[in-house]
Amino acid sequence: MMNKRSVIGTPLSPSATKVMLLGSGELGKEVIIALQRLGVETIAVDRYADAPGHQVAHRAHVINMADGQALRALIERESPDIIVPEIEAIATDMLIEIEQAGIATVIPTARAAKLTMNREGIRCLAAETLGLPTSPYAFANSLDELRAAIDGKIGYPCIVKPVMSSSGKGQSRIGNADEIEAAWHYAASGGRVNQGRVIVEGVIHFDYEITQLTVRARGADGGVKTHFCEAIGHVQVQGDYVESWQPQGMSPIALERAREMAKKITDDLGGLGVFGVELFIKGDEVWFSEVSPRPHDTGMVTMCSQKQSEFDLHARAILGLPVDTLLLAPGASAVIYGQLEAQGIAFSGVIEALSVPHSDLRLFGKPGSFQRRRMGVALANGVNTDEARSRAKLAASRVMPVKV
Ligand SMILES: Nc1ncnc2c1ncn2[C@@H]1O[C@H](COP(=O)(O)OP(=O)(O)OP(=O)(O)O)[C@@H](O)[C@H]1O
Ligand SMILES: NCC(=O)N[C@@H]1O[C@H](COP(=O)([O-])[O-])[C@@H](O)[C@H]1O
Ligand SMILES: [Mg+2]
Repeated sequence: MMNKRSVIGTPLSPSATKVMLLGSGELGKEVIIALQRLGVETIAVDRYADAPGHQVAHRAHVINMADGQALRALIERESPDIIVPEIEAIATDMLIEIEQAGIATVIPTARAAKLTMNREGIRCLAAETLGLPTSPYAFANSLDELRAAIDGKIGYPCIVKPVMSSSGKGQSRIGNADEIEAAWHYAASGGRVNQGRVIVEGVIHFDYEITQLTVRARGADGGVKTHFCEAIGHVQVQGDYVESWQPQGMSPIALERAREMAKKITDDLGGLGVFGVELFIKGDEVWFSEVSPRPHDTGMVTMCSQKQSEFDLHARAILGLPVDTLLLAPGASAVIYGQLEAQGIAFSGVIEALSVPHSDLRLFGKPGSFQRRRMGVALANGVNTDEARSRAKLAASRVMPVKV
């Protein structure tokens, strides 16, 4: 019998190479498309029907991915070769069992999925075990503990976040003691899984922030090698990215430190695939913020700026194939929000948006829209990132969500 991991089979046949995505939003959708192009059989899983990735995969399933038993039953039924966590809120203890039992390979590893699902796991690893510089931080289980942590250690301004959340959900920046109670309640309601536990971080007054996309992939000799993409700069509003661009200019020392930190944390997490290492930069100083063991939302810009997008890179790396992080041209992305609350909305202004020179569009096809739900992204190239950014923003501003 052939070693199944060294070949790619035919989808929907006994030889198929099967990959299951746990989470099938806009990022998973693009990973699935990249895998499909390589002849991989794809299985998309999410918490609701008709998620973006469901619409392009060979099969789609709706389950509560935080329910370990339901997750295991589906994995046993589908028997994927590779499992790709695409969101944080998954029963990661079950992924550890699946990995230990040799049922499937978890990307990058089940331990990485578990550590990064919870801000406490990854922050303690980065700051305490690996000694990476981070913002000052403390954890709290109650409003009183939160007050004590801020008064005794962190000070103002500070940022309160649920330990389990992403895209800024449940996150508030506070400037004085009167705002603590509202931040506590907002965190408790905004987490993807309500843990009743928060992290409070001192604010880093950075010049700019970046995502250092880092790829662990096999080289020709079979060994794992680390590859870096050009730095991605981005702007966040209420903890959610609204604009990103590549490359972000950095001082040589800051770039070297950023990559050293990215290497240290991704070496520890291990496995194969793309990681989005989030870093804050001030002059030559660099702080580690967090890391996604998967493609990053700010990395959507690579769909227009790189030869292989972060999704192509993830697909190749997890299959054990070689990768190329070459930048082709300066690029930018700008987010299109739902802006209205309705099911099955339409988008007007697409002709006008795509009339912007060197622009492109991704509409994710999410079945339901709400004010701050990310529904699409405009992409654009330019002679430099300033030009790319203004084109991407112009294209995004021309797309208007409408009720039909
Ligand atoms: N300690 C901090 N100092 C300064 N800015 C911060 C700090 N923590 C968070 N921010 C700002 O808020 C943004 C979102 O924070 P963070 O990445 O922790 O949230 P998240 O919910 O995990 O978002 P995502 O899932 O999109 O990465 C950061 O990119 C940064 O702009
Ligand atoms: N910062 C993480 C991130 O951007 N994740 C992306 O957003 C989707 C959830 O969107 P939704 O909340 O609109 O369903 C996730 O499935 C993933 O693709
Ligand atoms: Mg982040």
